[in-house]
Amino acid sequence: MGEEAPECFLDLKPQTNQSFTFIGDKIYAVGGSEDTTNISTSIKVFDRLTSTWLDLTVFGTKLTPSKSHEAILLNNDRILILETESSPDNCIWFLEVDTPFVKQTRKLLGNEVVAWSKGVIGDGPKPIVISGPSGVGKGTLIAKLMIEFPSTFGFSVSHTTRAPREKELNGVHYHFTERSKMEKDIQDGKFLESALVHGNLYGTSIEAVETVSDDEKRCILDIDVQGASQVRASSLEAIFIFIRPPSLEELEKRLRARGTENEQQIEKRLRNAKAELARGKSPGLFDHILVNDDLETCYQNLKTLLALDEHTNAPSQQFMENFKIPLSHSLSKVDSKILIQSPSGMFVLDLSSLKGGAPGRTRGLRMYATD
Ligand SMILES: Nc1ncnc2c1ncn2[C@@H]1O[C@H](COP(=O)(O)OP(=O)(O)OP(=O)(O)O)[C@@H](O)[C@H]1O
Ligand SMILES: Nc1nc2c(ncn2[C@@H]2O[C@H](COP(=O)(O)O)[C@@H](O)[C@H]2O)c(=O)[nH]1
Repeated sequence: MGEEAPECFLDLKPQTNQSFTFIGDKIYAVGGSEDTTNISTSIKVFDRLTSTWLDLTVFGTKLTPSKSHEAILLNNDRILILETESSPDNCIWFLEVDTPFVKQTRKLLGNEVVAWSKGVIGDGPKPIVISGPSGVGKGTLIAKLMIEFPSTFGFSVSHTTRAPREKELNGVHYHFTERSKMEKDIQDGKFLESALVHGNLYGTSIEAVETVSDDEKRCILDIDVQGASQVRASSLEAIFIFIRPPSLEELEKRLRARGTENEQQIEKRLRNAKAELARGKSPGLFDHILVNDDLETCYQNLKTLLALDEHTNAPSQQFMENFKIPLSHSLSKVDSKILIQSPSGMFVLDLSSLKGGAPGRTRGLRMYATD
């Protein structure tokens, strides 16, 4: 339901599969291509007050190209883009134009900002954030989960500016990176969180988390408390677990026995551990605190609480396999529901429980067939 181009657009060559959405003084132009088989993924914003195209920064996972699309304005802060003939996990997109994330980023950059977010049917399992001081056993516990449940859990591979340890592989344990490159990527909004930890920069890219979710696995993040509190403040709904050592003496023993840091680094990590243990008790930050004394007991406790928290709300596999918005269809919007009428029947896309959003995914969508 994109709108026709305004008069000031008449000097522009009309484009195939381009939608125009009017919000206040701005016009959002999505797509448009000379190639009739694919819309381009371009997005432009026209300011009607100054009659100019605005300088635009686009965040988020970019829309996939498709044959055609429909644009529907929601609450004046985001545009729903429905792609026809696309696979079910690729047909629902949101262009955020005035959501809290966009407002905040616009203020930070000082120019016009929009952000893409891919729509996900159902809630999906919540990612798990695991924090705790260096040497407490986070990596050991996560490795056990990944070995026992390889198709359930996926690890969010962080970026870091620290040097690789002997057996660490780039892209597996970390993305080892240059500081200037990482700082630029943080500035460009590619990171969900980042922090200076024990003298090096660490961060979780949006892509690291979404790669795991796109694989339909439950994402595990191993990050420090500063990162955990940034994720808590973000749109990512996660479960936050803090791992404590039985004592500082035992923590020191484990760090020394691991043998991956020199004396100076060990002392720095132990000094930081005291502050981290205090921050681990911050009200509202962590949902669960586990003490890693005996490894097996702690692992069993971790598994128990993960099973308790797990829930999904995805439609049946069969529904998802068969669902596609055909080229021939009609759309209407009733409250928070989008009704899609097609030769094969009527479908309802229920947007009443949206969660998350740019720069990650928009979850909580419900989709069902109706008579
Ligand atoms: N419950 C436990 N009892 C004894 N040793 C343990 C226990 N849990 C982990 N360890 C050992 O402690 C050392 C540190 O564990 P690990 O590397 O998993 O810590 P970490 O929290 O991931 O540290 P970092 O934050 O620095 O990455 C390892 O040598 C590991 O084998
Ligand atoms: N805020 C973040 N902290 C991270 C991330 N990845 C790892 N970490 C934390 O850093 C320390 C040290 O790790 P090490 O591998 O050098 O021993 C540890 O507490 C990790 O949890 C991240 O992406 N963001």
